[in-house]
Amino acid sequence: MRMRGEIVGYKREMEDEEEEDYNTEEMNHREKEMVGGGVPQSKKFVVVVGYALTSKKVMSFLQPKLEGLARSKGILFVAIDQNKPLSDQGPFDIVLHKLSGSKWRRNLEEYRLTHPDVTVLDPPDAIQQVYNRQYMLEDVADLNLSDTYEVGRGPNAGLLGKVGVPRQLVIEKDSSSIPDAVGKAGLRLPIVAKPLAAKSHELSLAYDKFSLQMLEPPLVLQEFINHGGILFKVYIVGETVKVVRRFSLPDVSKRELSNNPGVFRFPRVSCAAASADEADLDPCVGELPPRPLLERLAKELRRRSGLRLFNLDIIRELGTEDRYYVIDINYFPGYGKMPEYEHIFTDFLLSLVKQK
Ligand SMILES: O=P(O)(O)O[C@@H]1[C@@H](OP(=O)(O)O)[C@H](OP(=O)(O)O)[C@H](O)[C@H](OP(=O)(O)O)[C@H]1OP(=O)(O)O
Ligand SMILES: Nc1ncnc2c1ncn2[C@@H]1O[C@H](COP(=O)(O)OP(=O)(O)O)[C@@H](O)[C@H]1O
Ligand SMILES: [Mg+2]
Ligand SMILES: [Mg+2]
Repeated sequence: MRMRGEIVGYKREMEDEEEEDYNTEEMNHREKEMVGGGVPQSKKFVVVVGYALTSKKVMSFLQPKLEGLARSKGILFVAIDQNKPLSDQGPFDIVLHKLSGSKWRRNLEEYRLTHPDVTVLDPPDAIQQVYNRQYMLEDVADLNLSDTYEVGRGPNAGLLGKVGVPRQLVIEKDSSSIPDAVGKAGLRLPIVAKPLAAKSHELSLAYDKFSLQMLEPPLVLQEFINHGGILFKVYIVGETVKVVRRFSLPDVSKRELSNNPGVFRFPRVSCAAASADEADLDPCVGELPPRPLLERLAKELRRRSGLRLFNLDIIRELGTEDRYYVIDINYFPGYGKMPEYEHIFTDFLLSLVKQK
């Protein structure tokens, strides 16, 4: 948190808007709470959030409504120039980032080491784990959410359900080894093949193990789970959890499986998937996973992964009430599609500064 007037480079802009943006009861209350460890002070504050995002992300995330609400809460978003040392920019309270490239990563690492007081969302090492599909789901697999049991009493009580990951196999190279490897691992068909790098989104669905030889490693081969063609997108922003429904790949029947050997390629399934929140769905397919289950899962994953900004793609196995699979984890996903993200995100940013 910085006092107004200390912000090198932003001072004039803030002074111009002083009365309009900051003269509210709520702000005065918060200033007193935040400045000097609870000692009432009269000076204004502003939280400076530096962002290093692609232009696509800026368009979808940094929408005028978010920026407007942020300003009214004393949060200022400032673009970072990734080609200049981060230490020469700011000062920032928080750095939000989703950029690739080794030069940028070095810039960010150096900055983190020299600016321990700045909250970098999220730690680069934690992000790397979910950028590789070999390790992405490891924390979920390690969780002991594999048994159905009751949680708590009163309004929180509820059946949790089982959460796991589909059985999977990593193929580093040599596609000719695939049929053997699939046989040895006992992976059941159909099989989804995904690029090891999570930023690549082409997906293939194979109905027989020999066709998989046509694909180019490195790959993750995963058992395809029938789930009624609906997936649950669970967005996490710090401690807040929001879930929406999306259309997903349709089920594959035994008949289809035996009559259609081959591999079907999908250039980008998930991105094209429409919201299914308004669709008239069979309740066994459309019913949202129990809230206590999602809260618990999000909390555990936050703790294990060190990430605060991510989403999970979760499916429920067709014909079961409580068997869930996490199939994908995305760092800093498209929050623009999350209901009420403006309020949730700005409150989250303020909570980070308060914690300090
Ligand atoms: O662009 P959007 O809004 O569809 O967001 C993408 C995410 O969609 P979602 O929010 O889950 O619907 C998307 O999620 P999926 O992998 O499609 O489930 C990714 O997180 C994608 O990032 P990247 O290309 O993997 O770096 C995200 O792309 P970036 O916005 O980060 O480029
Ligand atoms: N194991 C699986 N079982 C059933 N459907 C799957 C499975 N894995 C992926 N899918 C389907 O493929 C889509 C894309 O896979 P996903 O792992 O989410 O990759 P991406 O990172 O490209 O979104 C999912 O949204 C879902 O519709
Ligand atoms: Mg996905
Ligand atoms: Mg993904």
